[in-house]
Amino acid sequence: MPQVVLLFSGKRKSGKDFITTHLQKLLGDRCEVIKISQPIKSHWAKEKNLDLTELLSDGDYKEQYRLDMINWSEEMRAKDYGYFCKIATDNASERPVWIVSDIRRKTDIRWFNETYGDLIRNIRIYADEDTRKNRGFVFKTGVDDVTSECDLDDYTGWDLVLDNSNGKQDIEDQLRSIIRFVANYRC
Ligand SMILES: Nc1ncnc2c1ncn2[C@@H]1O[C@H](COP(=O)(O)OP(=O)(O)OP(=O)(O)O)[C@@H](O)[C@H]1O
Repeated sequence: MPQVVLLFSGKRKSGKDFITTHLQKLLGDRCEVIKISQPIKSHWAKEKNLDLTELLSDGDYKEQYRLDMINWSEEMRAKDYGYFCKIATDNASERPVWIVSDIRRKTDIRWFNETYGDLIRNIRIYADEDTRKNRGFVFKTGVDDVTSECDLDDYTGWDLVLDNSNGKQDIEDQLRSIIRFVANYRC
């Protein structure tokens, strides 16, 4: 059982990977990074006999299967909204701090709350649209206007919101405010 579970979410190119990678470097082997999308991709690869490494990278191969994968994962979620959260956490190592780097839906947050209760800290990474565009964001119909990208737009129950726009908080400040959540644990 972890001692604290940090849930990270944010729009595309807001800086989720950037911040969680820095945090992981800081915490070293005291933390485990969990991605809910990992079991989706590995299940899909196994069932369809596809190359998992190719599917996990950002290339054409992933694009080719994206829609099928979305449809299949939506079907699974309709039966059990925590299905992928459960597999991802079942596969995670016993470490004091868990960093879940790709929270996308209210039902993801609901499942983590129901399962880990007080251990949860819910962190939103924000970046303004100009910043996101500078970082490579290009609006894609079917990606940026669907539930997986927009479901948390109107969510307000954050424990911490980080402004990762250009010229706002620097990474050290951001890490300091996250570390406050783990500082109470002896890890
Ligand atoms: N504070 C920052 N300072 C400098 N560069 C940054 C900062 N935040 C993010 N970046 C850069 O912006 C790009 C996008 O960031 P990142 O990949 O972390 O976004 P993301 O939210 O994980 O995006 P996606 O949802 O598309 O995977 C990366 O090249 C990253 O290095």
